[in-house]
Amino acid sequence: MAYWPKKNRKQRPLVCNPDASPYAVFREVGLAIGGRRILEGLSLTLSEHRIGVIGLNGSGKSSFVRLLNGLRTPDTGSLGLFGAPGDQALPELPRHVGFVFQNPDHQAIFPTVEEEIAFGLTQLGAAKAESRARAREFLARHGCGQLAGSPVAELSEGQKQLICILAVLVMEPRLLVLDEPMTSLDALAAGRIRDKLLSLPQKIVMVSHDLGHLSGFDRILWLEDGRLRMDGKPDKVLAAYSADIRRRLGTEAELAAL
Ligand SMILES: Nc1ncnc2c1ncn2[C@@H]1O[C@H](COP(=O)(O)OP(=O)(O)OP(=O)(O)O)[C@@H](O)[C@H]1O
Repeated sequence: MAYWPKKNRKQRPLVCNPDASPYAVFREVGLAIGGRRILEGLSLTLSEHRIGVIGLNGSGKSSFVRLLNGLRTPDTGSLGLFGAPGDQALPELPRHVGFVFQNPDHQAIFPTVEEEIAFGLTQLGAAKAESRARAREFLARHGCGQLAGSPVAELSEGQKQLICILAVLVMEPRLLVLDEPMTSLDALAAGRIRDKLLSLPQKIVMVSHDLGHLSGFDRILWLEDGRLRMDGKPDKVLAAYSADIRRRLGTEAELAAL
């Protein structure tokens, strides 16, 4: 759940342009965690409607997408977000960037679905009763009206993830960042979430190990060892990535046979 600190609403002039295109500009961005280089030399601009991020475990995908909502900040290079320098944009990012985690249990914090959705609206300044009413209306609009009074803890994994996505969407962010949102879902639940995502007007950046979930995306970024290995249209990048995995498996099988 994004948190929009109330004190930031009035105290400083706003610097972000929510309609900026590109919405993110990376110039030689690097990130170190605990003295270890995690991302290095990333130069790219992001403007497409739907961008997928792929790469092997530990390649830096989660760290990369966390730069977009300020959960991580670069330690080298420069990052511009929504037309402003990243450090200045930071306080406004919760308003413009919705972040959905892999595990809904790490995101949902309220007892009921309605409260989970209403929280975002109160963060945006709506009164409590109005937030609850708007939350119910929003849930109904997204085909989840029957879940309003349900305890979040009692939902299926697919329902929980859908509610987490709706809890972010109710705040009307310009950009939705999702870090492997379908990992624990069965094919039907994952398909429903994917269809929902493809129907949204929001810009989307999504990390996925399941390449099938990225069909219909406009652009794919392939990260390897913290660097951009390939960047382009899904047909080219996904084919090259799959071929690379087959090549690695082939090499491993040959070595094992020696
Ligand atoms: N908080 C942290 N402290 C130390 N190292 C970290 C931390 N977060 C990430 N790393 C390291 O950064 C590297 C990249 O991690 P990251 O989670 O960004 O990769 P990923 O591509 O998302 O991996 P996966 O596909 O397994 O989720 C990994 O080697 C990881 O161990």
